[in-house]
Amino acid sequence: MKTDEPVGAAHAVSPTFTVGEPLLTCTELVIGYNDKAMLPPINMVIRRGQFIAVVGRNGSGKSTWFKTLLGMLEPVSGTISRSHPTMRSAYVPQTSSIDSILPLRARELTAWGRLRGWSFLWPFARKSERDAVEVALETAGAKAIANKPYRELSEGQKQRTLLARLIATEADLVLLDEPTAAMDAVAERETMQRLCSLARERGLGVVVVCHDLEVAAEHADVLLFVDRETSAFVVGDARTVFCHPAFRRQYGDEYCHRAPEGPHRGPDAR
Ligand SMILES: Nc1ncnc2c1ncn2[C@@H]1O[C@H](COP(=O)(O)OP(=O)(O)OP(=O)(O)O)[C@@H](O)[C@H]1O
Repeated sequence: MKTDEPVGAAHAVSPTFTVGEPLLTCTELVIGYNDKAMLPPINMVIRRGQFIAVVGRNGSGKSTWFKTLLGMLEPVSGTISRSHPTMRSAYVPQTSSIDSILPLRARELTAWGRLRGWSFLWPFARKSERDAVEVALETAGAKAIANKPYRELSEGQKQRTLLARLIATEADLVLLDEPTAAMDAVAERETMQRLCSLARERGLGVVVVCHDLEVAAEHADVLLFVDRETSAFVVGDARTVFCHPAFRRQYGDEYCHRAPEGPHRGPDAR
């Protein structure tokens, strides 16, 4: 499988896109380490304009699936195909994966999202690049912290900076591993709302690991529940996932009883 680097170089998102167009297709994809399957074969398509929230207990395989999609880990078997060769993906890891001694300001780390080849030597040389970085900072709600050293930021502020860097990449498909884990409740909802907008208005495919089940159900179009114990990989609306026997076994019946009827289209759905 051809792989992209975790955070891709800048490229323009096509100004015209078709919501629902496939971006990435997993066919009989088996993930795991050392040739040992972690979950049953995965068959699913990630589409433009779709906001998918991935839920599941610790150690269930969520990050492993992400790493496999990104080409950082070879699949045990099966295939991952991109809709077109220029399709780019970008990744926000958990903040603990970023070196906290980096001597960079938040603005510079955001600019890294647009680096290509040797451009890291002069990341702010072109006005168009500077503008794109400012837009990314603004969109991520990170403008106020842009001049602060990354290592001095709170964990929630670091997550905003990483979100800005992700937006700066202008990728087609973005994968975020617990991007709101260190945020307060207001910042978490704002961030999920921003990710909704990226999916709807820019036609990105957005996949987010989220441990807050209510926030996930409130914002995502599709939920994906992963569970190693019962070998479950369940994709569907909140009701389908929350009422699945494997989910109920892990989280109890309460979420099923409160799950909204029918497919969910996020907080601003009409
Ligand atoms: N490099 C590795 N080699 C072998 N096993 C690994 C490796 N990295 C992780 N694992 C195991 O794979 C399993 C799934 O880990 P993964 O990080 O995908 O879970 P997760 O669902 O993302 O968990 P969390 O919610 O805690 O982030 C865990 O049991 C973990 O110990």
